[in-house]
Amino acid sequence: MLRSCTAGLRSIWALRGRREGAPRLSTDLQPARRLFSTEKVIHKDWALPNPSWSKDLKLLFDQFMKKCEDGSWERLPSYKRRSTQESEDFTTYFLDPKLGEEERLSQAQLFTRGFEDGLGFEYVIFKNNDEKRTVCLFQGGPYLQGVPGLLHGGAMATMIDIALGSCTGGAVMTANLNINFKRPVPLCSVVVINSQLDKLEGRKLFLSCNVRSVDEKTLYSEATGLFIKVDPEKRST
Ligand SMILES: CCCCCCCCCC(=O)SCCNC(=O)CCNC(=O)[C@H](O)C(C)(C)COP(=O)(O)OP(=O)(O)OC[C@H]1O[C@@H](n2cnc3c(N)ncnc32)[C@H](O)[C@@H]1OP(=O)(O)O
Repeated sequence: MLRSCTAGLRSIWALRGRREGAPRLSTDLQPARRLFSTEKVIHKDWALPNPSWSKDLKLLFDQFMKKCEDGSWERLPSYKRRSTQESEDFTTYFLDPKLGEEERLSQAQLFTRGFEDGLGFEYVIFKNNDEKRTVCLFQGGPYLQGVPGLLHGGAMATMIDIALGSCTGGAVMTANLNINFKRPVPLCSVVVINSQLDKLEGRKLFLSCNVRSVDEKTLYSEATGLFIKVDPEKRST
């Protein structure tokens, strides 16, 4: 497993610097130019195959894209930044304009999308709106190592949070996340996170998920989450 991971790394590094959308920023660039270059990266949809994707990930991706053809499933695009509307929902709730937060956050981006192709979080989420569930296909790269050769539990928790959050829609915050790690996940392997909305109670959304191997034989983790819809009348700061 580690050997194939090393081979994967070699091809990943060979690709560095020439993949589409890779930021090629140098410190001598003027701020305006720097912002312009970054824009291209921000608007790229990262939930699409790239050369670092394993055979397993590509195969599952193709299977789910087929399911999208009749409209029962949809692939969720993934950007480094949230849409303007989504950002506004959170900004008005959490940020104090007096503190100059807007300027500080101009470079902010979703940290799961901050790695070079294949080194960190490679994932795509498919949603079935009628069944209120999502399937997240996740390949955790070599920079997400915890115990040697294994995926860090925090990286798994991050993906679980995102997978559960993808079942909610709208502006929500994670209030509680409870994870049982049952088996360690091999680094660079592909796992499938099946998430569902179990109950909606006012602003509270109760969700659950399981994380399995591609052949479904190994149950890696089970988790539940409580997400709260942000109350526009409230400010948290
Ligand atoms: C497709 C891509 C998707 C991307 C998804 C990305 C997911 C990323 C999500 C995150 O990482 S969010 C960051 C981590 N979470 C936080 O920082 C949240 C910090 N906590 C808060 O900001 C507030 O506590 C929170 C917004 C969650 C709730 O505050 P509110 O003032 O809006 O709610 P309130 O305290 O009035 O509670 C509302 C209800 O929820 C219940 N509640 C709140 N927190 C709870 C909790 N922790 N456990 C159990 N119940 C809880 C509370 O008892 C109450 O129940 P009732 O309506 O029945 O009275």
